[in-house]
Order: sequence, then structure tokens, then C-alpha cells
Amino acid sequence: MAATSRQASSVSPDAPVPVIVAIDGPSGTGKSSTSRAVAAKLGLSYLDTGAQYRAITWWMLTHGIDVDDAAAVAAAADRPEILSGTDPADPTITVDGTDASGPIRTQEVTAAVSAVSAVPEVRARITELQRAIAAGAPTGIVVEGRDIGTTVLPDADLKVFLTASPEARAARRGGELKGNGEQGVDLEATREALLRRDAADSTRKTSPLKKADDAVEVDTTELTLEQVVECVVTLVEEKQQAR
Ligand SMILES: Nc1ncnc2c1ncn2[C@@H]1O[C@H](COP(=O)(O)OP(=O)(O)OP(=O)(O)O)[C@@H](O)[C@H]1O
Ligand SMILES: Nc1ccn([C@@H]2O[C@H](COP(=O)(O)O)[C@@H](O)[C@H]2O)c(=O)n1
Repeated sequence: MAATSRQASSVSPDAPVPVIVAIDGPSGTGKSSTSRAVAAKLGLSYLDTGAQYRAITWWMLTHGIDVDDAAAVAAAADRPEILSGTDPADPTITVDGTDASGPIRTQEVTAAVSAVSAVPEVRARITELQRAIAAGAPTGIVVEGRDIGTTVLPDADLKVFLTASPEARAARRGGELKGNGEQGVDLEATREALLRRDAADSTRKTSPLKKADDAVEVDTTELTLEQVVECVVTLVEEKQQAR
């Protein structure tokens, strides 16, 4: 896959070879924040694949599809048009031409997304979009999600698997919710919700959340976001120098 990306996006024989970075991990480990910052620092595109699964879930919910009916979800999987903007300074997501960046972050979507993303027809559709976006990224791309290193871009130049303790993840998510004006955030309930989503995402049959054998695992529990970003930037630069 990465080889196809390089051929498709090379503009001249002297142009730098695009670099493909896959960042996976459970919820709240810092994938989005890290990936955006790394992409911005290195002049790469950025793709939030969770946003795509959230977008198709939002479309199902707003079109009256029962998200627990896998056959109904599968039958509708091709219907929404999902477009992702990959500028790390301003990532966007639209569904049928409508900005979906707000609605995809609601609790209703978060509660339904694991069921929708477990449907093989949904994964096939979204994986195809992801590969096309990666292939078209002129300088390369940082793609973050759950199955990027294992399934979507198995030939990525660098694979990183971020982890953090459930307590650290709940505290981070809780801080984010408070920052968004939510009152009375319950950290224990937040922790349980994260772990429930991880369990669903890790145990589905098709393309579960999993560390690729050749991924570098980074435990972010005791690291600041800046330290994680620096660590990943260094890993990318080492790969580029080794070429
Ligand atoms: N190393 C870190 N230290 C402290 N806070 C962090 C760190 N990394 C990320 N955060 C904060 O944790 C929260 C969750 O981060 P982020 O959304 O990047 O995680 P994620 O892995 O993409 O989550 P999800 O999979 O649920 O989308 C954000 O508020 C972010 O600012
Ligand atoms: N590669 C991926 C990315 C995400 N998912 C599913 O989407 C959910 C939301 O992801 P966030 O990163 O926005 O929290 C996630 O819980 C998975 O169900 C996926 O399956 N594969």
C-alpha cells in the first residue's frame, strides 16, 4: 500500500518520498493530539479515522437506521458521502456536504460508534477511503486510529502504538469535558466508558484494535503531550534518515 502511495503522489523524480505514519491505540491515549502536532511539525497531512467512523455512525442515527441491526447498517454503508480534510491546522469532516465536526462528538454517537464500526461493510467502505487519502498525500501523512498499522496501511514507514493507564486516560478525558463546560464530570464513569469502548473495539471480528507486531509502543501515562510529540517526531526522523 505505501508503495502505491509513493508512486501515486510523486511529482518529480527528485521530490522527497512521502512518509506514512500509523498511530494506533485505545481511547484517550493521545492519538489525535499527538498525530496532529507531529503532522504539523513535519509538514505532513493528518487523518483522524475515528472521525470517519463517527461520521458514518451519525449518518445512521440521523437516518433512522437501527445501529444494533448489523444487516441494516451494512445495507446503508455505501450511502453517505464522507469527506475528510487533512490539514493538521484545520482538520474537517463533512457528511453529504454538511459539517459534521460538532455532531460526531455527542455522547449518542460515542455510545453507538463501536457497534457501527464493527460491521464489515462499514470497515470496507471506510478503509477504502483511508487508503485513497493516504495515497494522495503529497508529502506523506499521519493516520491515527485502531487498525491503521495492522490493516489499513500495513506497509507504513513507522507504526506507533500509544498506551496510557485507564486512570490517566479518564483524567485527561475528564479535563477535556470540563473544558467544554460539562458540570459534575464523574471520573469513574468516564473510566468505565473508555474501557467498555476499548473492549468492544478489541474483540470485534473484523480488524480489531490491536498493536501491530512491528509497532513501537509508547506508554504516555507519565509523559506530557509535548514529550510524546517529540518522541514520535524523533522516530519519524530516524526512519527518514535510514532510507
Ligand atoms: N501525554 C498527555 N498528557 C496529558 N494530556 C494528554 C496527553 N495526550 C493527550 N492528552 C489530552 O488527553 C485528551 C485525549 O487526547 P486525544 O483526544 O488526543 O486522545 P485519543 O487517543 O485520540 O482519544 P480517542 O481515541 O478517544 O479519540 C485530550 O484532552 C488531550 O489534550
Ligand atoms: N481505525 C479506527 C478508528 C476508529 N474506530 C472506531 O471509531 C470509534 C471512535 O474513535 P475515536 O478515535 O474518535 O474515539 C472507536 O471507538 C472505534 O469504534 C475504528 O473502529 N477504527
